[in-house]
Amino acid sequence: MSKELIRLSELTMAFDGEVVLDSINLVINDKEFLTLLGPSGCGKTTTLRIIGGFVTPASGDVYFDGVRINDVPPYKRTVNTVFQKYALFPHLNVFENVAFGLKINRHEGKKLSKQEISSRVLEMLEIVSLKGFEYRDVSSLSGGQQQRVAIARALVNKPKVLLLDEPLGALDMRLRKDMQNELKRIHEAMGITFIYVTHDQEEALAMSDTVVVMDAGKIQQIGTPEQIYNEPVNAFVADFIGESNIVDGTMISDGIVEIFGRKFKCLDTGFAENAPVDVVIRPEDVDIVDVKDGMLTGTVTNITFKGVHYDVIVDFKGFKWLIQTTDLVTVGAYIGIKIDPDGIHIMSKSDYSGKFGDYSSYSAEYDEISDVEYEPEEESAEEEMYEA
Ligand SMILES: Nc1ncnc2c1ncn2[C@@H]1O[C@H](COP(=O)(O)OP(=O)(O)OP(=O)(O)O)[C@@H](O)[C@H]1O
Repeated sequence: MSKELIRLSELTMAFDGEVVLDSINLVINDKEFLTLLGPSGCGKTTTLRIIGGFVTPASGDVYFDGVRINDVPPYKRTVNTVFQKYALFPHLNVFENVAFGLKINRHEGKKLSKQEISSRVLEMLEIVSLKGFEYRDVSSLSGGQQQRVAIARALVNKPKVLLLDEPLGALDMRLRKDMQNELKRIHEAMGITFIYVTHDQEEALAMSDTVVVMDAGKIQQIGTPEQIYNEPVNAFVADFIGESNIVDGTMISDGIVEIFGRKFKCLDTGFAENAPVDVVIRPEDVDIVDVKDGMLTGTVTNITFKGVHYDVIVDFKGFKWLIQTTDLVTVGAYIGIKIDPDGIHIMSKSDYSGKFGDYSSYSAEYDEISDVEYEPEEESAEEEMYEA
């Protein structure tokens, strides 16, 4: 069973009267790779800095191995940090930069022999795949190599936890991907806890055991990458993790939701009858079909080739559906769309208005015309409801 290492309890932080962390409760297990993920300004770095001891929370507690450490200074915590800017010493070579991590190590409180320093530095350089680079000038290294030196320096005194604040932010896309794999490997090789901060959802999903999605100083969801992607708890998480179509809905009964004036089968939800809900539909769960077979119909307004699929925008009475498909369609085509019940996710109504602005206005616009075009024509409730 996983063992608890760090516990954040009711953490709150404010700067200049502005609340930036609001009742953060989080348990981080020993050896876990946990990522704090969220948009800029949501409080990820502040949370990390509180764990590192660089920021004191306004209220709440930080526990390490069951001991409250609010008042323990950073250098006495068995935690090291890697930042986006590597801050290597340009006048020192790779070996000396990494060895510097040992010199500033005050946890162990003992002086190491030259031989011990050498063997620890070489061990770390091997772990970050920089064996043979000992005597290179750091300025002669690529961005990815420099970041690996910074990681080796942070790991050389064997902290229990490594804090990583957007460490790959300065690297280009290709290098980022390589370094993501490297970091996963280094995490496994070291067998310690990594707490990683990023606003890049792909990066978070690719590397982490646990993802903590934050927004506006609050934790929105904690889960495995699969849980966060497949079972987002609200419209914000669904939209932030991957792309989503988010529409206003009303529960008709368990397993049936009304959107745009039509009834759709959805997964059983347990929401009360008539409850207003957010209905979240992933673009890959929307199929393009013939107009006669469509649950809804609309006009293709935009197509973007994405390599493995096309992003197709379909305008439905002002609501822009995002559809990911390999079907060939053309701009201006009038098409039908179909959604499987298991692609229709029901979530508690939030005031989140989506990446693209206020989506609630789309259904309001639709309501005005719904009586004319979409009122079911004397169908029984059963017929009126679309089957997958
Ligand atoms: N020292 C500070 N003084 C004043 N405001 C601060 C300070 N540090 C952070 N903030 C504010 O707190 C909020 C949260 O900042 P934080 O750096 O934790 O967010 P973040 O999620 O890490 O964002 P980013 O990805 O942009 O770094 C922001 O509004 C930021 O401006």
